Amino acid sequence: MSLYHETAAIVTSPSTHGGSLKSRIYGSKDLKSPPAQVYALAFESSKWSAILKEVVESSQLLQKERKITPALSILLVHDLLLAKKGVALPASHGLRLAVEKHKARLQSEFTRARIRRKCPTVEALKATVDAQLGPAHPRWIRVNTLKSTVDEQLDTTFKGFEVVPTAQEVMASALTGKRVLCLDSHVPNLIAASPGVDFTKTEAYKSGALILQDKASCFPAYLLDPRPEDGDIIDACSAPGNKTTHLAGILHERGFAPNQHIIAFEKDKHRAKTLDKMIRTAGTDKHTLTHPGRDFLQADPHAPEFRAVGALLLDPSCSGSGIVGRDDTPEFHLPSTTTTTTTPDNKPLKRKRPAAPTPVQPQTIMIDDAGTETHLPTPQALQTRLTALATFQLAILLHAFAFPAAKKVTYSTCSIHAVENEGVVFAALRSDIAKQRGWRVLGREEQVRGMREWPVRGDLRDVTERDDGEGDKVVGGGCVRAEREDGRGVMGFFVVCFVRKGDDHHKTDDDDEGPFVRDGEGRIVRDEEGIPTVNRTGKKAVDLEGGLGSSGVEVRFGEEGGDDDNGDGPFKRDAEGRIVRGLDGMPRLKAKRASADDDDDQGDDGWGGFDD
Ligand SMILES: C[S@@+](CC[C@H](N)C(=O)[O-])C[C@H]1O[C@@H](n2cnc3c(N)ncnc32)[C@H](O)[C@@H]1O
Repeated sequence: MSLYHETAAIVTSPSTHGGSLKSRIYGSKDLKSPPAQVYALAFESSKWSAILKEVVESSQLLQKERKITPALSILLVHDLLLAKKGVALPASHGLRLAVEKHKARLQSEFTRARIRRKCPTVEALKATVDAQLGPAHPRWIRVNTLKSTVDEQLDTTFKGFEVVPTAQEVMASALTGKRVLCLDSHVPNLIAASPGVDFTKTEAYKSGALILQDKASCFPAYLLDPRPEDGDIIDACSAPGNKTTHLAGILHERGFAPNQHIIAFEKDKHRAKTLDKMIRTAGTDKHTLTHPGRDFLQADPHAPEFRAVGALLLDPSCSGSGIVGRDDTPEFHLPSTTTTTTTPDNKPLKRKRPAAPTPVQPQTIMIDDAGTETHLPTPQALQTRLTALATFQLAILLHAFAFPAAKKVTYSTCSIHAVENEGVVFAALRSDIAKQRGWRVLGREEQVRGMREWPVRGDLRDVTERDDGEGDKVVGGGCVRAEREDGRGVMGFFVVCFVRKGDDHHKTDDDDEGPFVRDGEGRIVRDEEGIPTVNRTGKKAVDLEGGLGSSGVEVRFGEEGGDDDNGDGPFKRDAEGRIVRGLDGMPRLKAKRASADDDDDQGDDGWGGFDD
């Protein structure tokens, strides 16, 4: 069967058979033609089919060529008039001959259709057709600070791009074909570039200096606001690694603390290989401890390896309902088969062909992490699936709440459904562990600047179990949403940050910089021995020369005002409740064999408190 017959069968198959256009093509075992070619022909022809339907009908192609079906007519006329190489069949093939015979007539009907739409050129008509697909999303590109800088990329990869002030102007460039970009005003090191440009061929992309990542997908790592003093950071559901590498990029700019790591879990071994490749390409492998094939829910929060985990990023599997560009194939319009023609004596004759198959209808599709789509035929089926996902997502969140030294946790999904988002947040806040450990939602006013200024917040309309009090408003304001159709050019997304009581480094703008003196770029300033200086007192954090108790030295552990000294921290204490420290001033961990004067034990597990 030819490419055209196979594609015609796909575009006219009933909508109940197997999900979106892409999944039906890539999931088909019977295709002889390359799936990518079938998809491109089906997608492009669908896009043009409203116009081509007019062309076919007014040229009476179907009446003149009986072996061409309505679906074949759209596909063949598309390639004849719009494909660079014309009809992809041998010159002597019957179908090709049948359509090429009518080229002049088809071409003139196409020109009429263009003029009816007031388009002076085919290019202008193309732009109109593309615009009907909905607003084009910008190409969101994150500059990986481990490998490059925004300035360097503007001078190289983006040389020749015009810098415009807003993402809306970047989206509008889809119609003009201009190459423009804008520097995002919410997420640092993020660029929005013209939609049509393919960056995957650039050296910067191949070397890991540029990472293609939707703006909303950059929110979790930025909102978590990882800092050297946070200790280790867990990324619980990491593949393919966009957020893992983003965490590393932020920490690289701030200066990783000695022995500070990102601990990346990924349950799926196959996807863990993709993660591995991504962190190596991005140059973050030396800062990342990966756990390929390891289930985060099976990790013991009290295990020594997680003792220093101060922050967790949770981006678990979800319905994928916010993802852009997977199930938005335009409708395939078929030309009418009923027409008025004439008998030999010039009397009008009505001819009828069998009714055309029903065009493919949009349907509810759920996309898993691997991109596999499941067709959910009824609202009940959708509800059942969402409830199962929300149960799993809540389990991940409550598990994260149990890590002893954890002070902040972000939870995110690329779902638009409240049951997976605000619903999980309220259920988590009602949990025993949240109440016992004092977990709360980080309010909007406490968030990093870009997230505080992002206007789209939580949507509580579909959350049933809440009391509508002031507290709920704070939670709603703390939740961050992104809407895929609101003109901001982002995917549908949700993120929230939980913090524990006593975690006060988020509280004021002064504290935004953390407890240590930083330079203009936010990096901790250290002396030649690598020792930072405490912001408020101006004293060195630890004086290795002078030893414990020398004047002018302040020994600090954990976050300023944190609750490590309040009874439930991970450190060993003496009979009077004071933290036991070694000669170097570092506190001793509870689970360790060592005593305060057993200096050697500092290196046993590579962590002796927050030494940065
Ligand atoms: C939405 S994707 C994560 C995307 C990733 N954070 C990124 O930005 O590139 C969810 C991932 O979590 C993994 N996953 C699901 N359940 C998990 C679990 N219990 N432990 C570890 N990984 C899990 C899935 O295999 C999938 O790769």
